[in-house]
Amino acid sequence: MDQNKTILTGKGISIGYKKNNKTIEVAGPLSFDLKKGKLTCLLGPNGVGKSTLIRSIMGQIPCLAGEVLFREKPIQEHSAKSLARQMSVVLTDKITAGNLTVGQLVSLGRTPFTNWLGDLTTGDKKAITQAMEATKTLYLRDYLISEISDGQLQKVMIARALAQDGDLIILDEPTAHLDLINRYEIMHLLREITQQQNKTILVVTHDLDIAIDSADELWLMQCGEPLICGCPEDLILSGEINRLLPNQKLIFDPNSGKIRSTKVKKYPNVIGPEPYSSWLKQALSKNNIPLPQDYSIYIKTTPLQFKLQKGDQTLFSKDQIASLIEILKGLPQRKD
Ligand SMILES: Nc1ncnc2c1ncn2[C@@H]1O[C@H](COP(=O)(O)OP(=O)(O)OP(=O)(O)O)[C@@H](O)[C@H]1O
Repeated sequence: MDQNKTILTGKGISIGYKKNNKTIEVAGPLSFDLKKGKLTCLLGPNGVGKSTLIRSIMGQIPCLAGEVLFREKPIQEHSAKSLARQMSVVLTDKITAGNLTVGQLVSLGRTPFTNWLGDLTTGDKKAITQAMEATKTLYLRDYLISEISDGQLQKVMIARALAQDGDLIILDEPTAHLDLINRYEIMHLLREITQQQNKTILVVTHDLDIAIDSADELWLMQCGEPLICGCPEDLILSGEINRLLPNQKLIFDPNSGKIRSTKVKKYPNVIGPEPYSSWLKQALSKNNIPLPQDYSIYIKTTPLQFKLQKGDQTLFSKDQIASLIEILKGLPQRKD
C-alpha cells in the first residue's frame, strides 16, 4: 500500500450480518485500496453486497473478518465525530424528514462542525450555498422535502454530502432516480470535485457506461470472486470488464463500448464506412434478418443510400435503415 496515495484500505475483509446468533457472510475475502483524489465506481449485480461493503467500509457494520483501515488506522478506532468530519456518506435510505426545507437538510451536512446550538458560521453558509450551486439545487432552497421529486432529492442529498466537505465522499447509487442527462451531470460533477478539490469519491452505481465515462477506477464485484480493481480502459482492453456479466450470452464490445449479445450476427457482406455499417448491422441483427452470402448491402454516404445488391444487380436502394429493414423483412426467408 502506498500511504500517500491511499485513503482507505480493505485487507481481506469478509462482510455480512449477524442475526439470531447466526452469521450470514455476504462476500469475502475482499481487498482494495481506495486511491486519494480519484473517482472510483463500484459495480456489481443486485444483491452481490455493494451496499453491505459500503456500510462495512464506513464502520456502520463490523467486518466478519479482516480489517478496514482509514488513513492507516482501523476504522473502528476513529471516533464517530472524527469520521463525520472526514467522511460524507449518502446512502439509499429513505429520508423521513419531509417537514424540513431543502436548505435546512443541506445545512445538516455542517452538523459535525457546528457548536451544540447548531449555529452556522459564515464559512458554513458559504459551504452550503456552494454545494447547492454545484448540484443546481439552490432554487429549491425553500421547498419542503415532501414537495420535491425523488430525483431532486437525490441531488439535494449530494449537496448535503458536499456541504459536509469530508475528504472522502461515499455515495450509494446517487443517480438511481435521475434521468439520463442528470445522471451524466452528477457523475461529471463528482469527477470535477475529485479533480478540483482533490477529494476521494466512491460511488456505487449500475450505470456501466457512465462509470466508464467518468471514473478513474472501477471496482467490479462478482459473487464469490475477489474484487477486480482497475482503470476502466484497462479493464475493457484486458476483457476483465466481462467479469461483470453473468453468463456467456452477453459480452462487452470494446469497439462500441456497449454490452451486446454474443449471438449477434457478423454480416461481412455489409460494406461501407463507420458508423453507418455498425448501426445497420445492429438493426439487421436486432430484427433477426439473415443476409445470404450472394447478397450485399453497399452504403454510400453522399447522399446517404443503402443499396441491396445481388451480384452486380441492384435490387433496391433506400436512404433510411428503417425502410431498408421493412423491405428486407417482407422478402421471403432466405438461407445461406
Ligand atoms: N440488514 C440485513 N440483514 C441481513 N441481510 C441483509 C441485510 N441487508 C442486506 N442483506 C443481504 O445482503 C445481501 C447483499 O445485499 P446488498 O444490499 O449489500 O446488495 P447490493 O449489491 O447493494 O444490491 P443492489 O444492487 O440490489 O442494491 C442480500 O442478500 C441481502 O438480502
